[in-house]
Amino acid sequence: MSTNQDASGGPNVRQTAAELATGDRTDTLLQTEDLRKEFGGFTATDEVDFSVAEGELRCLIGPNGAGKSTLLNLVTGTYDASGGSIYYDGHDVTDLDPHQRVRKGISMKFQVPSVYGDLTVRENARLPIQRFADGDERRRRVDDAIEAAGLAGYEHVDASQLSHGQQQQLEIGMAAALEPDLLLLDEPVAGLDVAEREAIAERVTRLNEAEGIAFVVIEHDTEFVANIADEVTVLHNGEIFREGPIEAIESDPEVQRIYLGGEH
Ligand SMILES: Nc1ncnc2c1ncn2[C@@H]1O[C@H](COP(=O)(O)OP(=O)(O)OP(=O)(O)O)[C@@H](O)[C@H]1O
Repeated sequence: MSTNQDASGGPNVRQTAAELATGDRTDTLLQTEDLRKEFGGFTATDEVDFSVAEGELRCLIGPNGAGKSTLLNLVTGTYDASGGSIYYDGHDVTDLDPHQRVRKGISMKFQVPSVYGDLTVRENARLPIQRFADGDERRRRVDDAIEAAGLAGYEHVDASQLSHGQQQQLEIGMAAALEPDLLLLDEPVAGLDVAEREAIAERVTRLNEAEGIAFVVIEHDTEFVANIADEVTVLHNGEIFREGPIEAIESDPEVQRIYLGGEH
């Protein structure tokens, strides 16, 4: 069983599947129910009830192998669920293909940068929306993507000439160009220095506050988490271990034991 608790001590209000299935617009954007993924005989996520509100910025933390990437890959449809359901904006999306989920507003930036080094920043920024927009609309969205990436002035620079941090910024801009309601980021500041981390934090908070995009960010760096997150979910052994504000999570002795300065 999941030991899902609210570390703030307050009620953990969730909507039922029936409420979500009505299709009424609610302030819950994403909800998983009893979500499970097995690889062979190994259970990577189990009975996960994970929810994200509209416009929320939530971080996902936990030890290596806790199931964080698996959970995001289930939400995007990269992995098929072995059991349970995924509701997005009030609709059951469990059986939708990844591209159908993108059209519904779910976008993801993966851990490894996947920009094309021999294309310019502008050419890269155009790639994700090629099939979705043309003419003036495409130009506007490419401009917005470059602005969202914080790379104005770098339009005609080959991506291979950018720093690793700038490449991550470009990818966030490219994911934002799809104009998602939910953007999933898998370790966006791994391997970056302090200044680069701050640049990414600025991009993420700006998109969250100015565009209202909800985020789920997998991150090990608790300073970065504290800098950007409203709420934190801790995964452990494929289950939700704790949820709550970062201050409550950081001071929780059980979280410290399994993760912060502990086994991790
Ligand atoms: N495609 C796969 N095939 C087999 N096992 C997998 C696969 N993907 C993940 N796993 C296993 O599922 C478990 C959870 O992996 P996952 O990558 O989701 O963890 P994580 O919390 O993201 O870890 P990390 O912080 O190290 O990235 C691990 O034991 C991993 O080996």
